[in-house]
This record gives sequence, structure tokens and C-alpha cells, in this order.
Amino acid sequence: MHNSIGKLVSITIFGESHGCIVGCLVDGCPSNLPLYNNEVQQELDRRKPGKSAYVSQRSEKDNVKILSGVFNNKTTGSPITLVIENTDCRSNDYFNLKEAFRPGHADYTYAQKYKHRDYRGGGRASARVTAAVVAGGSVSKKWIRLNHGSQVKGYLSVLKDIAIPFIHWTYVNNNCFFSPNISYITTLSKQLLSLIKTGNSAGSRLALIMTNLPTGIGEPLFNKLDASIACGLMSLNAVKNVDIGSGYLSSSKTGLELNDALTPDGFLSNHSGGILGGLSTGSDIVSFISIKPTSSISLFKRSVSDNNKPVFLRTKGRHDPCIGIRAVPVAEAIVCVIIMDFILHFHFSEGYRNSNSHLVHPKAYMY
Ligand SMILES: Cc1cc2nc3c(=O)[nH]c(=O)nc-3n(C[C@H](O)[C@H](O)[C@H](O)COP(=O)(O)O)c2cc1C
Ligand SMILES: C=C(O[C@@H]1CC(C(=O)O)=C[C@@H](OP(=O)(O)O)[C@H]1O)C(=O)O
Repeated sequence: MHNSIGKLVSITIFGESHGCIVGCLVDGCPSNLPLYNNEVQQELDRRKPGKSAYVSQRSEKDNVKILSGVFNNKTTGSPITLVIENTDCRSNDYFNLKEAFRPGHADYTYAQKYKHRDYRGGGRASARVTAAVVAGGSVSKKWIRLNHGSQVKGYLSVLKDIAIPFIHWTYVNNNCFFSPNISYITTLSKQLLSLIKTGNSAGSRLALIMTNLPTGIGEPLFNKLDASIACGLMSLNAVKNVDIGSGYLSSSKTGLELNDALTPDGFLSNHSGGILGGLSTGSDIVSFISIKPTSSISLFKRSVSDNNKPVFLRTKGRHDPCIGIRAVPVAEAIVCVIIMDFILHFHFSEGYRNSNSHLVHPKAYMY
């Protein structure tokens, strides 16, 4: 099992949904980064379940403990260990999955590979472990902001067939959908409540914007910035597609339409999503992810038992009707780790040492 991501700075996550804890080891964070417990907690509070009628009703406080790597509220340069206790598990809900596989979850594939599966709440395959990603990512989030003024921000852009037009960032953290448009709250609420009532779930799409990045971060050819961002995002539970800039729409465009023209003041558009040749252009990096509907639904569906007998299965437990809502802080967190890793690499590059040549910040456009 591959539990780490990142090279110069990395996070390694551990724990299961219904075990004692989940946690994260952050290795390679430079010393002297001011880090307070409440900063990590703030990020965890954005993600935790049980906060509204529109998410999993599992009631986890997600209180984080910093066990190592921080002394007098500053990082020491040694590994940072962050742990979060699991306090609201109801493992009995999962006993029917001991010998049968939920359609759409990881039960079947884990059983095939490991031959010994923790079926309680999805075990290691549960998005409970994304709490650990958010805790670890909060360290990178702070580091990139303090050292480069860079930020990674996400929002819900589509819920099933409802496209949510972006209005302003101020709305995003002030409603329980991470919606950038306050006039859509009633529509989103109605859609979700009717899905919850019928025991069904919905897919979604998130937008992620990375601002104020140095020009030239990334590592062509096999560690391109876009490839690494996509790898981080696709590593998250339930993410089925990543677009960078115009993404899949690029295939239906002409060169004249898609090429971002350059002027002495910078780029005139950002169809590239802020990345050319695997390196950042200095424009905002723009990415979208598509997330599948929650597989654990309370409607019956055909499946098989582990001795390959047909069964008709519905899932118990407390599940998110739409994963994308709580995935916003998770997606931000993993991208922060990747960006910090590349910025650390960038510190060894010519572009960084000869900062009079390439470190200009051209005009950055969001779309
Ligand atoms: C924030 C978040 C919350 C999730 N909540 C649930 C959930 O409540 N129930 C569920 O079945 N899947 C949920 N998932 C998705 C599963 O964890 C995921 O589908 C499963 O691990 C199988 O992996 P895959 O979808 O990437 O193939 C969630 C994912 C994320 C990112
Ligand atoms: C616990 C969390 O999310 C869980 C993710 C999840 C899954 O299958 O991914 C299934 C549910 O677990 P349970 O059935 O034990 O409530 C969610 O609640 C969390 O995000 O902290």
C-alpha cells in the first residue's frame, strides 16, 4: 500500500475509519514555520462530518493533537506527527459487508488484493483518512502562504446537473455547500434533501484555483506540474477526472482559440490553466475535478458474496449524499502539499537563483 506523497516534503497517512485513530506524518517541512494547533484544527473543522443535514451524520469532533516536530509553536525541521481520534464509529452497521461487496466502493478490490479486509466503515478505503490529508496539508498551506503569498482555494462548481456560477470567494466558506454563489443555496438544499429522502446520492464537480505561484515551478518531463497535481487529486477517494485549464474541452478548440496570447503585461487568457511544458506560467493555476456519486446508498442493488453467490445489497451507515461538498478542503490540502514540494525543488533552480530573469509575475487570469 502506498501511503505517502511528495518528495522534499511528504505526507504519510495512517489509520482506518473504525480503528482508534487516523493521522499524518509530515516529513521535510523546514524549521521555524510558526504552527499553532488551532490553525490545523481550523482546516479540519471545514472538512469534518456531521456539520449539516447535507453530509454524513457521523459526529466526529476531529480534534487534532500535534505529537512531534513542533516546539514553542514553531516547526523544528523534524517529522511532524498529527493524530485525530475516531470517536463515533458504529461498526455494527457494516456486518452485512463482512462477506459481501458494496457496488461502487472498494470492498471487492481490497478483498481480492489483501485477502483480509477491515469492512468496518470502509476501513482503510474510507474517506475518514482524508482528515489526515487535511491535517498534513494545513502545514503546507501555511508554508506556501507565508513564504510565497501563494494560496489554493476550492469551491463546489456543479452538483449533479446544477452548475453553480462563480460569484465571489467570500461566500464559499460561509455556507455548508462551499458554494461561491449564495443565490443557489435553496436549489442545492432542495436537490440534496430529495436525494436523501429517496436514499440516493449525487455526483459533483469542484474548481481549484492556485494563486500567486512563482513562474517556472514544476519538473518536466515525467514529473510535470500538471501531471503531479492530477496524480494528487486522482489519489483522493471518488475523484474520477481532473481537468487543467480548458481540460477536456481543449479537444474541440482550434489553436487560434486556445493559445494564450502573450503581451509585455502578461498572458491575455488562461486556457492552459497556468501550466506550459509542465511548468507554471505565473498565471493562476486552474483545475477542476469530477467526483462520482457516493456508492453507499440505502437502495438495493445486485452484488455478490465472497463465495460468488448473488446477493441483493443495501448499505447502512452514515454517508455523504454528495461527496464533493466535504471534498473541497481535502482537494485544497493535497494540492498544497504538491505545490510546496515543487517550490522547495524550485529553490535549487536557475530561475530562482537568477531572480532578475524569470521571476516575473505576469497578469494572472482565472479563466
Ligand atoms: C470527503 C469524502 C467523503 C466521502 N464520503 C463517503 C461516504 O459517506 N460513503 C461512501 O460510500 N463513500 C464516501 N466517499 C467515497 C469513498 O471513500 C470512495 O468511493 C471509496 O474509497 C472507493 O474509492 P474510489 O471511489 O476512489 O474508487 C467519500 C469520499 C470523500 C473524498
Ligand atoms: C467518517 C468520515 O466519512 C466517512 C466516509 C465513508 C467512506 O466510505 O468513505 C463512509 C462514512 O463512514 P461511516 O459509515 O463510518 O459513517 C462516512 O461517514 C469522515 O470523513 O470523517
